[in-house]
Order: sequence, then C-alpha cells, then structure tokens
Amino acid sequence: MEGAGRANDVQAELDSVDSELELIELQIAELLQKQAELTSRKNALLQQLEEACDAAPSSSSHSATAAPVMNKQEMQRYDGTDFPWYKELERHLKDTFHLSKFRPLQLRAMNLSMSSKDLFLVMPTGRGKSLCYQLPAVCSKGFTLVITPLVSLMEDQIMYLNSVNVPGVMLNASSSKEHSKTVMAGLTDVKAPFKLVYVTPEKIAKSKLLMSRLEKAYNANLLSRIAVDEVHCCSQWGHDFRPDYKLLGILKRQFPRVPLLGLTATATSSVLKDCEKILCVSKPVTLTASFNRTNLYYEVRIKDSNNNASISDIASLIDSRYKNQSGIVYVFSQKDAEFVASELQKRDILAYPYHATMDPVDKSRVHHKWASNKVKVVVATVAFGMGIDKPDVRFVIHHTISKSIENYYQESGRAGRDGHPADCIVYFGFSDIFRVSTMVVMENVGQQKLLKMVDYCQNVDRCRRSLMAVHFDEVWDDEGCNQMCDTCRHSEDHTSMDITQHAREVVQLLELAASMNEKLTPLKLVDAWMGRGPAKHRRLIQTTALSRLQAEAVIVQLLLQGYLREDFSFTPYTTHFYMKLGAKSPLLKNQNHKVSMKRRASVSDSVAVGSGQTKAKGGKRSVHRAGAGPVSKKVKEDLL
Ligand SMILES: Nc1ncnc2c1ncn2[C@H]1C[C@H](O)[C@@H](COP(=O)(O)OP(=O)(O)OP(=O)(O)O)O1
Repeated sequence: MEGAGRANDVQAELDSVDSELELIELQIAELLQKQAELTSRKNALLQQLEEACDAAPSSSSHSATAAPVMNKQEMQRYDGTDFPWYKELERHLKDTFHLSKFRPLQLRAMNLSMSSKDLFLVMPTGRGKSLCYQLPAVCSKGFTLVITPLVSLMEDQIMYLNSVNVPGVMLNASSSKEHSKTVMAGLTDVKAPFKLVYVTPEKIAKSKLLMSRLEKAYNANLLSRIAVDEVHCCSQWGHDFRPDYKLLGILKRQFPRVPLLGLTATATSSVLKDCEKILCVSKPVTLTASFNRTNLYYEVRIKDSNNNASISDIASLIDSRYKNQSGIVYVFSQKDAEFVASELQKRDILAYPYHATMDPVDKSRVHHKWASNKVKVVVATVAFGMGIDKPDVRFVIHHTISKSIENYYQESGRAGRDGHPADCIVYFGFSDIFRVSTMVVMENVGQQKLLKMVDYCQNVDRCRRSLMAVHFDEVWDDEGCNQMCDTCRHSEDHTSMDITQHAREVVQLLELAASMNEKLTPLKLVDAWMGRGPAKHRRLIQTTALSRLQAEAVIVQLLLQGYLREDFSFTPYTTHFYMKLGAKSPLLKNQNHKVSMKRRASVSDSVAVGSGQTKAKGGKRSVHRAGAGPVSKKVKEDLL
C-alpha cells in the first residue's frame, strides 16, 4: 500500500517536472523566435546607420566614437584611378605580376596604403591579399617589412617573388650569419637591393641589431611600409594566438610615420579591436571582403550504405557534367583515396590518388600533372590543400563530409578561383558521421563542429550559404544566393514530418538495450529498429516500416535535436561509438510532446530523406554497374 502511494507521489512529481520541461521548451522556442526578430531588426538598423553616414557630409562633426572612420563615399574614392601612383601600379600589375586586372578591394587597399593610412584587410584565403603589399612595395621607395608567422609561408612567397623578378629576402632563426649580414646591410642601402624583407615576429622581438638597422632605414625614409600577415595571431581571442605577435606594438611606436597593413583571412571585429591595441595603431581603416563565393553552387547528395552507388554517381557526374574539366574528389582516408581512385579508373575516369603517406616524388608528380591539366581528377585526402592554387577547378566533390563547416568552406573553396561558375557537392552518408567522429573525438569542440556540418547536410529548407555565413559573422540571405544552392533551387519542395512516434520507438529500443547491458553502435541501432537485429530484440520492440535511408535520417535528426547523443569508448586500436539517450529524451514521455523534421517532398522514400538530391545537369543518373570491371586499357596507358 505504502509502495503504491510512493509510486503515485513519484509519478506526480515526474508529471510536474515534465510539464515544467515542456514550458521551458516553449520558452526556448519563443526566445529563438525573438532572437531571429531582433537579428533582423539589428540588420535593418545597421543598414539605416550606414545610409545615414553616407548622406552626412564627409567633414562631419560626428563624435569620433559614433562615426565610422570613413564614410562610404570617401571610401569609394579609393577605388579610383586618379592617384599619382596609379599608372605605376597598373604597369607593374601587368608587366611584373602578369595579371590583367585588380580583384575586388585590391585597388582600394593599395590606394589607402599608398596614402599612408593604417589598414586592416580581412579577405578569404586565396583572394589575393599578398598582392596588396607586394605591388605597393614595388612602386615605393625603399622596402616593405613583412611579418609572417611561418618560415614555410615566407619561402613560398620568396620563391614566387623570385619567379617574377621582384627582389625579396627573409630573415629567420635559421638564416646563416653571412645571409643575415647581407640583408642587414641592404636595409640601409639607398639603392634598395630588396623590395620586400620577410621576418618572423621573434626576430623583431629578439634581434636588437635588426631593430637598430630598421631605425636607420626609417630615418633615411627607406622603410616604406609594414605588413603584418595573419594579424589575428596578435590576439588571444583569435584562433591562432602567437605570443611573439604581442610584442609587435614596438613597430608603430618606433616608426610612427610608416603605414601598417594587417592581413588576415579570419578575424571577428573584437579580435581586430584587440589587434589595434596590441599593434598601437589608432583607428585603422578596416576593409572586409565578403566570404560569400557567389560563383560556387553548393549541393548535398545522400549517400546510402552502398558505397559503390555513390562512386558510380560521382563517375557519372565527372563523365557528363564535368567532362574534360578539372576537379578534386575529397575522401576521408588514405585507403579511401586509393579505393575511390581505382573505382573511378574502372569506370574509365583518369583519376589519381593523393595522400600524405605517398612518396614525395609521387605526390609532386600527381600535383604537377593535375596543375598542368594532364590529369583532370585527383582523389585526395585533405593533405591536398596547402599551396593548391589552380584557378580553373570546376568541381570539388566530397565523397565524405568534412569535419566542420569551416573546413568544408576551405576545401570546397578550391573550386572556381577564376571567378567562373563551379560546383561543390558533398555526399552525406550516415556511417560517415561516425567515421569522422573518430577523427575529432579528441578535439575540444570537435563533436559540436561536426554536428553543425551534419546539420548543414541534413537541412532541406534553409539556404546553404546562410548556414555557412553564420560561421563568418556574416549574413548571406537567400537573395544573395541567387539560386546557387540546391535548397534555394527547391525552395518550395519540402514538408514537415511528425517523427514523435519514431522517436519513441528509438528511445524504447535504447532503453531496452541498456536494460540488457548492451551498447548499440549507430549501425546496430538502425539494424535493430528495422528488425534486422537479434531475434530476442525483435520480439520486444516495435520495428519500423521506414526505409533504411529514412530511418537513418530520423536518427540523425534525433541526434541533432538532442534526443540522442553519442558516447564512445577507446581501445588501444580504435574508438567505438555508441548511441545513448540524449538530454531531451525524457520529454518524449509526455504524450503532448511533438518532434518533427523537414524532408524533401519530391524525393521518393526509397531514395533519400532530407536529401539535397538533384539530377545532374545532363539529366543522367548513375549509368555504371557497381564494382565495375578492371581498369580500362586507355586509363591504364594514361596512368603509366
Ligand atoms: N588581381 C588578380 N588577378 C588574378 N589573380 C590574382 C590577383 N591577385 C592575386 N591573384 C592570385 C595570385 C595567387 O595565385 C592567388 C592567391 O593570392 P594570395 O595573395 O596568395 O592570396 P591570399 O594572400 O589572400 O591567401 P592566403 O590567405 O592563403 O595567404 O591569387
């Protein structure tokens, strides 16, 4: 009797906790709604502020704190060609650097820097930041001092400058005495034997001799400009803090008349504020290029457990939409690089593998053949990245998802550097989530970042650009996308599906497994739910009628929404992943609680759920047999 009374009490308390949790859910939903409204209001206000500033006269009496350093009209003046140095800039752009025109913001940055303004330039990787100090260096008296964190970056730059006959030298911890002596002497030589002098921040911090030579050069007006590459390294809030960068404030204190140019591909406004203080520059002009690559088309395709089907799909794309065009297929592992390349070869596609453990000679041979268009496709791990600067890459296909959206942006961003349209397609497979998890398990926020990538892939109703933009502190809305992603092209093509009952079944299954002291890997969970597990389970649980892809999509959704979570255990050889109940799973006990997911309406259940699947432009789907025959004679000859 007493036991029954106690059970009633517990049940009553549980009900009350349930309703409180439900209330919190509602409040969270309301807060999220409010956040969206406020963000949109904030953007509208920022727009109004910008317009008001534009309308104000340039010599306005705004207080220094309220007004931006320069208004839009003033800024646009620096895009002009009527500066005394313009002809020289243009001549060297063509004759020395062999480039036909400036890229967006380059001329503005150069004009500002040549006008002796201090400048922070935030531009995505590969957009041409270096030219913004290299070209002014060539057109100015004396030399430009460049602070770079890595010796390898310096070496690349010097190699490039030598190839275009621009004298550049570097000084770092491993420079020989003789070399250092020559460089030090050159710094005060009025004939300016070097136009660019690259040094590490440690050199500035530790070499008194260097500082005294720079002082002499400054007094002789030979130090024309200071460029601080990877300027975000100054700030502890940046992602790559370098203690020696903290000491670079000495440059502006010692050489106040020399314009400073800080360059970075990644810095929020608070990081830049911090850099401003550390470098002792007062109110620099900040130029920020949008990270939105408008010429890239983003698409997600669902990969089922049959790996060969996705390879056939990739082969079909390369054979039709990308016929004779250059591209990269990114894979997860070295083994995958070999496997996928050989499967593509079997399908008559000349594709070379590339990964970190290959012989360096083979690596550079593959790189060279690809760069010179003798081979169109490289199947590579992310080791194929640094220094890849081919302009005409028309497609980057990810055979496996990247470990974060930031990584995906970088990797896929190797497409379309020439500004012409190019495609970025990622194949999203359920089991890949857990393969990539093993790679990021030790990283600080690795799992969270991976789940954001999964969310990007699972999404069917939001512009893919807008999902990426959040990671760069930017707003790229659906209009800015211009139908250059699959969700914008199919904007009406999704419905909401109630998955509450499915969620309850999955939770019941995991509870049953836990009661039997069994751990379920994600794949076993799907198997068991589909009635493919051990017979003892099948008797006890409600199996699902969903297709495998649907079942996987529901489980991914439950993982993203926090009804499930990943758990892992380590052996000396591998990491095992298991599915566990997540923080929100108790909410399912409440009969009024609802869980839903969005899905593509037009995609047949047997093909994909939550997929961005679209047909290749040529209209063709996979035409090759899975596991097709041996490598063709033609490909064999080309491989030799
Ligand atoms: N105006 C231009 N026209 C054509 N190509 C250009 C132009 N300016 C630069 N480039 C090329 C030169 C390089 O091959 C490539 C990338 O330039 P680079 O200066 O290395 O980029 P970046 O400095 O922004 O990248 P990172 O962040 O990797 O240092 O772009």
